[in-house]
Amino acid sequence: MFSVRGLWKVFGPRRKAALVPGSEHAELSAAELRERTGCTAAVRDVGFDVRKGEAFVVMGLSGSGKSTLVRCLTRLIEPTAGSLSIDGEDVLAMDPARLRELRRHRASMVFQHFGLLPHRTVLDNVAYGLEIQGMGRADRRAKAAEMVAKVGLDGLEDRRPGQLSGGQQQRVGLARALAADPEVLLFDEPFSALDPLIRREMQGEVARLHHEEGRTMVFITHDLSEALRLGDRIALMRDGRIVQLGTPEEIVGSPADDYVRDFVRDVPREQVLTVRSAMRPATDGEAGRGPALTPATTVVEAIEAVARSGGPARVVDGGRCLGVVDDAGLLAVVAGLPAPAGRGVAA
Ligand SMILES: Nc1ncnc2c1ncn2[C@@H]1O[C@H](COP(=O)(O)OP(=O)(O)OP(=O)(O)O)[C@@H](O)[C@H]1O
Repeated sequence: MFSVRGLWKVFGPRRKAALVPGSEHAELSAAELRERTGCTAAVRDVGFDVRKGEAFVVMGLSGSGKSTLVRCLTRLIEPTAGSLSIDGEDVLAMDPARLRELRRHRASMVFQHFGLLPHRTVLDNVAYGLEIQGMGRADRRAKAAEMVAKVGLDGLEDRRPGQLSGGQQQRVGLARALAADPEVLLFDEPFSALDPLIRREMQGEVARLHHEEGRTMVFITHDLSEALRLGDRIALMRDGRIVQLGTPEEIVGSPADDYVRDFVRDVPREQVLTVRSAMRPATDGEAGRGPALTPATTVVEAIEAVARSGGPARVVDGGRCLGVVDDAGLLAVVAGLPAPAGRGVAA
């Protein structure tokens, strides 16, 4: 869907900023670069693809460049260097009209501060994007009502944003983004202002919409548990670079460096890693015995199955036994031990 290569965003005087990518300054730390050139490199030589239908999470601490990167995708921020395409079309070559169309129809953004119009009702807020698109009043109200129902706000159509809770306001923002029926939804820390319970509820809502509709999503967060919960793949950023890009299991199970290892240290591994990380080849007879688990089964679920059956469980995919998991292999994952020889074969 999105294809990004060698992308840079350097803030600062335009001519100076343009000189940074590819120069001897490109490798300087943020502080040194600022000192020597007066520029801030917010995104540095980033490359990745967002696949159709995937939930792609951009994660990192405050200031790591997440918002800048995602804003570059629709040129809300103009990249300094690199290439960028959506569905094969060069985004950097788009003229203003085509860019407007990209932002209105193809890639809708859901912001942390909901950006609702205070004097309009819920229904009219949701219909707003359609109004901009030029859709007639009856059609847009019908479409908006459908989206309001989809995000669970039935009955609140006539309220104004001030009469809603934070979670409900964010649902309005979500419904408004969905109403445009975009190919991709871009979320910029949409839930960080919400209290933890409502936040979890909204994460569930987004996960549900994602699974039901298979819509492509790019989701920014600084919250690791949110990233692990929602992401098919996660790009972990540090100082403007992507330090690791992988599935939650890859990031937690095989951190690329000490920074990532430290980042994921407190994650309950057994809830993220699957039986692939704990599996060993089946010995004679084992391939036909014991409970059968799919490769996507988490270690915590497998522990329950093994405890119940009292013996190893098989990992089965399309009728084929990929291997077995036993208590030793599962415990090794919980303890964070490296996989013993022969284990974790398909991880
Ligand atoms: N308009 C700007 N001019 C100069 N520097 C900027 C500008 N916008 C962002 N920056 C800098 O770029 C870096 C990355 O900022 P960005 O907002 O992308 O980070 P972030 O990871 O989204 O952070 P947060 O989680 O706090 O929103 C920071 O050092 C920030 O100070």
